[in-house]
Amino acid sequence: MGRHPEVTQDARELVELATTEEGVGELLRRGLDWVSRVVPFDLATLFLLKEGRLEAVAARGPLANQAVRKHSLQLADFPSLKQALETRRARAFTEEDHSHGDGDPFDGVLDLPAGHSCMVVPLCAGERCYGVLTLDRAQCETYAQPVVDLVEVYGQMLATALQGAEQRATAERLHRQDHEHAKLLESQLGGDSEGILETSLSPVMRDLSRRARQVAETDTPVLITGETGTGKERLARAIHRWSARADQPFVSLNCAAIPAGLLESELFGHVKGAFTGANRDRAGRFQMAHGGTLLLDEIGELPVELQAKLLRALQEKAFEPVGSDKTVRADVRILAATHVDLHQAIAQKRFREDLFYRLSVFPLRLPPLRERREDLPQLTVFLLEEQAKRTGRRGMRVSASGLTRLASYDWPGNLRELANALERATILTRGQELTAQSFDLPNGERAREVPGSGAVEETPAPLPAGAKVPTLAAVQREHILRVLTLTRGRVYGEGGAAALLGLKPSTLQSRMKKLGIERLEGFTAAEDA
Ligand SMILES: Nc1ncnc2c1ncn2[C@@H]1O[C@H](COP(=O)(O)OP(=O)(O)OP(=O)(O)O)[C@@H](O)[C@H]1O
Repeated sequence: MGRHPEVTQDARELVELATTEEGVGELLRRGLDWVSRVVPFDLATLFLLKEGRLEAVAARGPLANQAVRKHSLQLADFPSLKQALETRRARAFTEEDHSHGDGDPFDGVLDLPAGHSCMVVPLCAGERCYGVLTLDRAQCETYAQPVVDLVEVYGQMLATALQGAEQRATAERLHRQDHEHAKLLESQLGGDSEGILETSLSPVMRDLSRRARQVAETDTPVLITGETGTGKERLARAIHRWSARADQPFVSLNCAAIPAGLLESELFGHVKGAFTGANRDRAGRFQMAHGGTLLLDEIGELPVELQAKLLRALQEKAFEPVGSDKTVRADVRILAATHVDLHQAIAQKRFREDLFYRLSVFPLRLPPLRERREDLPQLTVFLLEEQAKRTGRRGMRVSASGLTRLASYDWPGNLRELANALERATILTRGQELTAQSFDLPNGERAREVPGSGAVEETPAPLPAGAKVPTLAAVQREHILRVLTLTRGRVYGEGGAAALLGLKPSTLQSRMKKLGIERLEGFTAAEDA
């Protein structure tokens, strides 16, 4: 091997090739270059195994021609090739071997002289065998064993590189499918994907949507707070869609989902060699979101060490990828979301105050579902429709008793918990109507006492000392109004307010009159009984 000073360098390159991003074509081309320097041949052919056939994919040497490059053979017809793959050992053959076993693999394609020598090298890595490399010489001199051993190692390296390329191609395909799936879902959801924000019956939600629309038009950072599952990410997407950046990317990063050590590179990217395994330059979320919007979800989980870098990126719209001293500029609108109290995190020195002020120029607090129960009827319609687009179970609806059951629960997991409860109930129900019995919500202390719901009656909390005692009429008025909101103003029929309150409709109407409840604002007196 002393005759080949480039060998070490070539071997090093080949190992590198096995872990980098080269395509299969480049891999094979460089691989054949390398083998031509360590072993003499008149024809080197790479065959890949496809459904029991070996198909030539590349050829090199004075005897290589179009016919060779298009050649393919049935593996079963060539025991010596089969054996090389089964034993995973390279082997040199003589004319003797061919005459006793299989014919020459190139019979009918090339006229190799009688007694020529050849070598078969399996390309196997891990569980897989990808094909074989064959080397042919017109001379009758058999390949020496040390050369065979060396080329065998070469075959293993090449197979490892092929395996890497195959895995990368699979990952890329899955990534593309994922992306297409997300786009499809988005287009199926159409313009309604904000969910009910602007049509909410809750004054708090309507005000929040109005302010969100206003701030969407600017580049001001927005801090969205709210309990888990209240729809923070959905609101962030809505702000992006309502903004002038709508046609640009919306990128999100959940700071709690990525290990702290990887967050800096995820956010700002890295350059090749920045750390072990960084085989190439990689853009971070900031660069990916260039021109668009970046949502930093669970911002409270961002390690303090990274907060200074984020602050600078926000102020100067510039940062350095990990391992690089070159400044990168990115024009990104930042939205941040959190369900933790950042003031407390600041007091505990887990969150920088300057970053907090930078991010919370425009705070938006999403109310928990229990503070907007009046939205339950239209939320269930919306969520069941969304669910139907995914599952195909169309026409599902929640009955009046079902709605009462939903309204009696406090929803600690908010909209996400509601969406899950609806999906679970749909799976367990044969027909199209979800009733109180369809929902397996925990009773316990969160359940409220609702007439006819079967929930355990609890002793109400005592009124605070000195509090003004509301009159019975005021309490009745408020309760009737609440139930009317739930039924969207409907008094009569199953699911109407009278049925829910356990009254005759005429009794309820006269009581409404007495209490000064005429019609419900926001409803078009929807009496469809
Ligand atoms: N305005 C809305 N209308 C209808 N459904 C909504 C709305 N907002 C959120 N949802 C539904 O509620 C669920 C939770 O939404 P999202 O992921 O946006 O909440 P989140 O507050 O970001 O949650 P987390 O705090 O866990 O990150 C999703 O299934 C979403 O479809």
